[in-house]
Amino acid sequence: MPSLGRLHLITDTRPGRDPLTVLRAALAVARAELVVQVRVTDDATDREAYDLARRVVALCARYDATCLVNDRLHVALAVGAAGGHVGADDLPVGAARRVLGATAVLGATARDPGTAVEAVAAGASYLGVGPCHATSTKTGLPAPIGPAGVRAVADAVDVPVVAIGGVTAAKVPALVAAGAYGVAVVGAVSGAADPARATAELLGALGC
Ligand SMILES: Cc1ncc(COP(=O)(O)OP(=O)(O)O)c(N)n1
Ligand SMILES: Cc1nc(C(=O)O)sc1CCOP(=O)(O)O
Ligand SMILES: [Mg+2]
Repeated sequence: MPSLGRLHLITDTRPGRDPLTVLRAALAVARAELVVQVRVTDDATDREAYDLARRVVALCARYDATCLVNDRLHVALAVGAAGGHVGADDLPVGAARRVLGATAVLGATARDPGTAVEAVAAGASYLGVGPCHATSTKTGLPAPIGPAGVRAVADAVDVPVVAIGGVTAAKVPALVAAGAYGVAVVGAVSGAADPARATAELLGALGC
C-alpha cells in the first residue's frame, strides 16, 4: 500500500471556486506530500466527476502526489486514482475494499472509536475523523468532536487518522498532539487569498 501524505486537499467545486487553479498552487508547494481528494457536489454528473478526476490524476502524477476520489469508486478506477474515500452514505467499507482491490488506498469516515474499529477491520487504510471544528463547507454534520474526539479514535486504531472539519494551520498542533497523522482541508486552502502560502503554513504546522 502506498505511504500516505499528511496534508489532504479536498477539491472545492462549489460555484465560484476554481479547484484546478488552487490545486496547481498547492501541488507546487506540497508536491508528493499532498493527497488530493476529488470531491464533487452530489448533483454533479459522473461525467463531470470523471473529467475533473482525470485532470487531477494528471496533475498529481507530475509531483508524485496521491489522488483519491470521494464516494464514486467507479470514477476512481476509471481514472487510475490511488484509491477512494467512503462514509456512512456510501458503499460499506468492505464492499469498497472489494471494488478497489487489496492494494488501493481506502479512507473511511469515523466519528467515534467503535465505527473506527469496524472500518479498519473491514479494510480501511486510513480514517477521516471529524468534524473537529465548526465548518461552513458542509451542512448536516454533527457537533464538532474537537481534539478529544480525535484522540479517542486515534487511541483505538493503528491506521493513520486524518482530522477534518474547520482545520486551519493554527488548529493543527492540537490535532497532531491528539494523535492525528494528518489533516484534510477544503476552506483553509481553497478559501485563502494565497493558496500556496496557506499550503506552506499547513505543512509547517504538520512539521513536514
Ligand atoms: C478525509 C475525509 N474525511 C471525511 C470525509 C467525509 O466523507 P463522507 O462522510 O462520506 O461525506 P462526503 O465527503 O461524501 O460528503 C471526507 N470526504 N474525507
Ligand atoms: C467534506 C467534509 N466532511 C467532513 C466530516 O466531518 O465528515 S467536514 C468536511 C468539510 C471540510 O471542509 P473545511 O476544511 O472547509 O472545514
Ligand atoms: Mg461520502
